[in-house]
Amino acid sequence: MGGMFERDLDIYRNRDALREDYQPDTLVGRDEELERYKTALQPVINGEQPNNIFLYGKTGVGKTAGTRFLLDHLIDDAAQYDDIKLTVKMLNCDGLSSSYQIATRLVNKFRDESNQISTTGYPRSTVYDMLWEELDKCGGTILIVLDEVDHINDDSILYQLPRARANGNLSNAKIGIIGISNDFSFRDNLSPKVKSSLCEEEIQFPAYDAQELIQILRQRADVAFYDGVLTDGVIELCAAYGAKDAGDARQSLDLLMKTGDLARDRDTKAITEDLVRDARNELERGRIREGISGLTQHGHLVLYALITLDREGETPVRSRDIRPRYTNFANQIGADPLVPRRMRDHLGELSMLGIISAVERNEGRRGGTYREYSVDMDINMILSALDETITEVGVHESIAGIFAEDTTLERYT
Ligand SMILES: Nc1ncnc2c1ncn2[C@@H]1O[C@H](COP(=O)(O)OP(=O)(O)OP(=O)(O)O)[C@@H](O)[C@H]1O
Repeated sequence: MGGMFERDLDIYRNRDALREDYQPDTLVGRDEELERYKTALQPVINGEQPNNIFLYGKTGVGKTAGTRFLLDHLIDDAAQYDDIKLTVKMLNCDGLSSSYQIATRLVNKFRDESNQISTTGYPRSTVYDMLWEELDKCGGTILIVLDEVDHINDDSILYQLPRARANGNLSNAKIGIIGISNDFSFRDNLSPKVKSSLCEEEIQFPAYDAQELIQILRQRADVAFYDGVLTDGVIELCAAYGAKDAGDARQSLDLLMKTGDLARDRDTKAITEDLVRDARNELERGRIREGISGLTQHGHLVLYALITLDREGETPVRSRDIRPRYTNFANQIGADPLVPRRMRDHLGELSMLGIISAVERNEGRRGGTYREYSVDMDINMILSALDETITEVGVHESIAGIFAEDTTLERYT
């Protein structure tokens, strides 16, 4: 005792249970979707040609967890039948952008360590031939899970794999593809021939509502925290924030973990709702800072312009009315202002990051649509993330009050 580090025994029984990679024994709040998913997988147990399944839904709604859960059961249950040989290979396509890369990774998944192929240098058709060979050698029923399938830029492999048998490339193996994506436009942009085979069965995972998030958080909290650490309302509050933000289980679990960490840092023995609010603030701050720091200089200028208009009560505002202020700011630091279209791209990016919001409006009866922008986040948080830009451009009078005590900053003129 008395060392620099001491084990803490107050808050967490098993903090890892709040982490993303923890696999709970059962999945809660996803009954309907899992029932459909199970039905789509049923042909495997019947020894039939498997369906190709396409899962889609926003991030953190249990697509991967649900897939792991069902496939674990499927593998166990298939083992009961002598006439079924089931092989499941999961591949995350993040970082793999071409069919070629996917195909080489798949070949290697079927080969042992000593026999791996190089991931570059072969003609594509050679790699495909190797793949058919491996698949046929393996034989039986093979399910290939392509997580984050939208990262693949060309759809050759998505066309070839489901049709390998029909095209005479396979004689033994029965292949089923499970594609997982959180990009809604991916499905719509697939060519019709790929769509019809890859998306034989489509299952959408909707965002979680607060009740479902409560179930998910309770399940993990029971494992993660010592009894009596969480006061009433803490789980409910985390779930309410989660449902309001994106209905994303991962984000809600992160919030609960951040809350637990704060309790630990502050040496308190109980976790209260106040602590949840503090934790949320810190996470938001981090998220905004990260989002903003990833933007280009013009992104910063556009955001700064919008903030000052918001402070003047001018929001929601159209991009053409943001433009003069943005142009001024750009001139102020000697940067060439972007053309309106490019400036609008930045507004689009900012709203995708959730820092600002955009609302579509109709222009009279004959007119087209346009967008109005406003600020969605706590202004002080954004300003603190923009401090470099503000230093360069100068402090605009609309925010001078906020910076009154900070004498290190130049006034914008
Ligand atoms: N119904 C659930 N019950 C218990 N835990 C869940 C449930 N849904 C999601 N989780 C947990 O939330 C986290 C994120 O879920 P998952 O990875 O399945 O999301 P996803 O939909 O695949 O998201 P992404 O598209 O970002 O990969 C994981 O830690 C997972 O265990």
